[in-house]
Amino acid sequence: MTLRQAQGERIIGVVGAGAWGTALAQALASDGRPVRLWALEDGLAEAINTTRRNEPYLPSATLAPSIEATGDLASMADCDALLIVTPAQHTAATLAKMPHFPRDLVLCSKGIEAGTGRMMHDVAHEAAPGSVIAVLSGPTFAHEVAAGLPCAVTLACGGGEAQWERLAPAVARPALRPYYSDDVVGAEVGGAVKNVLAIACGVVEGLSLGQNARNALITRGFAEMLRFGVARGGKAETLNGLCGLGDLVLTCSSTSSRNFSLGKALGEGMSAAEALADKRTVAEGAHTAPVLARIAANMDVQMPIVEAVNELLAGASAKDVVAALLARPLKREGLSV
Ligand SMILES: NC(=O)C1=CN([C@@H]2O[C@H](COP(=O)(O)OP(=O)(O)OC[C@H]3O[C@@H](n4cnc5c(N)ncnc54)[C@H](O)[C@@H]3O)[C@@H](O)[C@H]2O)C=CC1
Ligand SMILES: O=C(CO)COP(=O)(O)O
Repeated sequence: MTLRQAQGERIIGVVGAGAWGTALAQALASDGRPVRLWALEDGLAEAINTTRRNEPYLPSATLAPSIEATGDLASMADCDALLIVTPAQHTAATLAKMPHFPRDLVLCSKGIEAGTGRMMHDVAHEAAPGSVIAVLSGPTFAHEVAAGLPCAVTLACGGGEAQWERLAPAVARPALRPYYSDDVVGAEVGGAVKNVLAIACGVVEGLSLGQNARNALITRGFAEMLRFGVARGGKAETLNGLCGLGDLVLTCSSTSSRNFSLGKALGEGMSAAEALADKRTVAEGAHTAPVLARIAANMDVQMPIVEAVNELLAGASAKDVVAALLARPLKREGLSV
């Protein structure tokens, strides 16, 4: 415990200094409160502390003085709450290296673990069974949040209103507005599924299929998200909110999204292997699509757009995949089929 903690100040820790972890740290430190930020890469924490910049991941931002970066994961355990912002495929291994955990863990990554099919709250619960899990998710491009532009997120608290009372003051800032939910599953499904659908919308852009097609895809994609989310035990109400529909519309409409840009490259004719090669940054949808398609098939939940993205990533041509989607049998509009 630091002297400031002994005097009653809460220190929030952010695990993962990619674009989103760094932007969250910046937002939380915007009023001078202390934030500890863990960076994986050798020398990155030191560079952040000396230059106040995170060149590799968020070069646009000059970071607040109250952000203290560290390369020592063990030192994060003393924080009063932790935001976990490692890519979904690395979250389990990162948490396994932590000696202990604070009471509140807030999961901010958007994805499903490829090998196991675990959602991030399953991963966190296994690593930290004594902690209470929350999920922070919504339409939030990192560079905008880091620039102090306003945004709103779902803060889904597995610990219900008691956890919300602890976390809301720790997370809310004038430009960062959390909304309460108790639906951890719904919040996680929204973030994970929208990344896959953003790839599909990028393909539409890359093939120049027009705005009508993109909005048809967003709407039918949302039906898939709802169907899957509700089947997994999430609430439709949650998916209608910031972490579902809100994030879907954002990510499916902008080349600021890595997932949308990946899809656009595929639509323009690049192979998945080429489009994913040498990427420092993460397009979570590429990892989520195969495991999501598998889980949905096992649950008998229809997700034809997700399946199409999965086929595309496995090497099918964008034109063939679009033609197959358009040739599906005509049916009543709705969620059940
Ligand atoms: N960038 C954004 O605007 C937003 C991203 N997210 C989510 O946040 C999560 C993190 O994404 P970004 O911060 O954008 O990442 P990024 O793409 O900017 O950076 C990649 C991150 O992966 C980390 N990494 C690479 N190998 C690792 C390993 N073996 N173990 C642990 N960490 C490793 C790097 O240290 C770096 O922090 C993702 O799940 C993403 O979907 C959520 C909201 C907004
Ligand atoms: O999740 C995001 C915005 O809410 C960021 O999307 P990308 O990971 O596709 O860039």
